[in-house]
Amino acid sequence: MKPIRVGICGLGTVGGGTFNLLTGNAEEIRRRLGREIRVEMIAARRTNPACDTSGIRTTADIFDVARDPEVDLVVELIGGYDTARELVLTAIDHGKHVVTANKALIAVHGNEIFEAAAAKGVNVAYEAGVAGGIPVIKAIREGLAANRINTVAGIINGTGNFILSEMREKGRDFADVLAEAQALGYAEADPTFDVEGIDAAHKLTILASIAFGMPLQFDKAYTEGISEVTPEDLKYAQELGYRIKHLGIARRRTNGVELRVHPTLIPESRLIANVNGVMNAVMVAGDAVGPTMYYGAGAGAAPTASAVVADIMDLARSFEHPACAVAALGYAPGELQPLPVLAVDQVESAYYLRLDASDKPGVMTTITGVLSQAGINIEAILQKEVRSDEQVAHIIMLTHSVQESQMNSAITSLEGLEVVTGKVTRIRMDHLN
Ligand SMILES: NC(=O)C1=CN([C@@H]2O[C@H](COP(=O)(O)OP(=O)(O)OC[C@H]3O[C@@H](n4cnc5c(N)ncnc54)[C@H](O)[C@@H]3O)[C@@H](O)[C@H]2O)C=CC1
Ligand SMILES: N[C@@H](CC=O)C(=O)O
Ligand code: NA
Repeated sequence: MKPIRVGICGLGTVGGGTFNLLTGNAEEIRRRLGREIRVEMIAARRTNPACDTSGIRTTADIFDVARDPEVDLVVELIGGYDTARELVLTAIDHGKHVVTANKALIAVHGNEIFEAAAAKGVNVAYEAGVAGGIPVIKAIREGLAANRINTVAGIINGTGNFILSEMREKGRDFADVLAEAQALGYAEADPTFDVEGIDAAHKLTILASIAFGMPLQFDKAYTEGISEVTPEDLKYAQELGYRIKHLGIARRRTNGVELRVHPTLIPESRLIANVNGVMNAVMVAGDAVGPTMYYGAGAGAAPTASAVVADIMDLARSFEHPACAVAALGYAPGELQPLPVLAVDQVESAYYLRLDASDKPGVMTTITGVLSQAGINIEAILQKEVRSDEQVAHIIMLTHSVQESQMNSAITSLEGLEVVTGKVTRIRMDHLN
């Protein structure tokens, strides 16, 4: 059989990892696939010192790869929205299959890209885009295909999880850990995508679409980052038997779908609470299978390359039998349903609240009275003296589940109290049932 001829665009962390894996494990890959995968061409702005590309055609122009008649499959690893979109659409237009690790591209332009690919009879694969090396796209689209999926939730940003883990375990500074994540090649080109939850929202958008069979709706996802999570919150949560993780949660409800990314308190007994460092974990619950869990490295050159190369192999198999390829979002053409995404104030959850209050008699009664008047039950209270000279205490409360709109008005009332100083910190809780 003729080799599959691959063109790689972008030779950074993931591009370099992909090239090295394709060459380093070439024999293992050939034995599994029954044919060779050959790197036909590389487009890069600069050489990658970790890669020996001698003897391979190179160009500085990524569009050369998309148009080259000797390339069967284009691997897009440049990142970003606009140029990547143009590159992928050009490749499709030239009849090439595409593999990408670019979740931003898929979450925002995926509907258009998949339509163009279907019209041209080619496939676009993106396993590396969600939870790096964990084959979670394959698990949901294929392994769980018999299920009606109700929940997908997990840690889907390695950089953010690395930061929160290092802050909690070693007391390290946020900025210092982020700089290390960047040096290790985990972070996005713009790291605010990691710390503000945009990257996780891209991934959650994709997960929700393949889990529930709905078009990609990134603009409807609720996104909150980890930059406001303090060392105190990590410590108090732990004292109360919880961990704070940056979670993406997509849940089917009777009136629509929840699609939200935010810091979340999880009981420390849950598996996800114990996923640390750059590792990711995704829980998927289906009606037949029940809860399932997928764990592995969410970022980094080799783990991400593992998913890119598996996608190349999958698409290579479909060259012979195009009709057997799994649909891009896992549902047959015309079968996606436009499920409404619920506004975050319609979502119900329990809360962790932290506020600064005067350390005087009767203050606790005033504060709990406000919550009780708003119909919010308290599950646990912790009081920590922080500034004895000024008689200010941190009051930490865990509440029962309430609708977010109800909690918003209670927080406004709390912030209006004379005994409360500054803003109330609120972190949602989830038991991941
Ligand atoms: N780093 C990671 O752990 C993971 C990254 N990804 C995704 O993989 C993609 C690539 O990410 P990284 O490899 O980390 O980024 P990177 O910044 O290390 O590599 C991107 C490379 O593409 C090159 N490039 C960009 N635009 C170009 C153009 N117009 N022409 C030629 N070369 C161009 C850059 O010079 C750079 O070498 C992104 O979409 C990212 O979100 C996905 C999963 C994990
Ligand atoms: N920046 C991302 C890379 C993988 O998707 C992350 O940290 O998870
Ligand atoms: Na993956």
